[in-house]
Amino acid sequence: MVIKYGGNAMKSPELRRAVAAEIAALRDQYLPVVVHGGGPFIERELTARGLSSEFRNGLRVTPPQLMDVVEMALCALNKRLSQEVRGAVGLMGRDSELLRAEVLDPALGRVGRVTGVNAGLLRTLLGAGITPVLGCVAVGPDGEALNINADTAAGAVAGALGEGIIFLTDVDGVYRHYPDPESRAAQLSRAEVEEGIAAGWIAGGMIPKVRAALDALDLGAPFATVASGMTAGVLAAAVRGEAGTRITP
Ligand SMILES: Nc1ncnc2c1ncn2[C@@H]1O[C@H](COP(=O)(O)OP(=O)(O)O)[C@@H](O)[C@H]1O
Ligand SMILES: CC(=O)N[C@@H](CCC(=O)OP(=O)(O)O)C(=O)O
Repeated sequence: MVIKYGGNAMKSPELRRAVAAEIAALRDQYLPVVVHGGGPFIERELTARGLSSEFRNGLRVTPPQLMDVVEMALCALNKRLSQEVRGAVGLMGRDSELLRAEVLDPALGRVGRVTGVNAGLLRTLLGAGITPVLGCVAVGPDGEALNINADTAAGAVAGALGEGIIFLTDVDGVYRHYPDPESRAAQLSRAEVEEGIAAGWIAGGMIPKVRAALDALDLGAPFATVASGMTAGVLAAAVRGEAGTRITP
């Protein structure tokens, strides 16, 4: 299964250690692949350099000089995460063309649209008992880096592997009345997701998550769930359908 680990749910080392232990515990039953983001870590690196960025439709506008900082921040985080998860190997999407992409829209700079996943290499690693931890920087046709939203990257990996996906974030799932956790939807159909986006109750960073979930389901992923990476035992519960919001076709 694919676990998308979002930057907002990895702010403290304690949280990361708890999630890392849960991922390692899954290895007895499942073959986990971790795809991670790291928005807050990118922000910190940009700020330290006196740089800033803007988002359009949830995507960071990434001119080439910002791309260098994004890649550096995500590479450093990738090493930290892969060392925290027992039996993991950290890789970026650029390694062995694990993630191939093309420029999505020149107006967004080095932001990519995924065109291919090296699923063979991921399966080889899984077959050898290794847990791949994958950072969301892809290789473009020119061999240079492209910045991929981590939800999109994770959805593409789940689709390519035909595996289920759990998006770990900083809320318990998709709320019908954000920010009221009591309003968490246990399940949402495609039609409900589209209605939520159109009506505005699914907004901001939740939009790429639900869209990536639907894309993964379209490509054959057996399930796609959004759940909290801040709650103990969440992965096992989400697999059983007892935590988070399951997106259904
Ligand atoms: N309907 C909703 N239910 C829950 N969260 C929502 C909803 N609409 C928007 N959000 C926002 O989406 C955020 C999660 O996305 P994001 O910040 O991109 O997280 P991550 O770093 O894990 O990818 C939540 O913290 C919340 O602010
Ligand atoms: C194109 C684009 O927006 N890329 C994201 C990649 C990181 C990410 O998605 O991190 P989270 O999962 O923590 O949000 C960015 O630059 O922030």
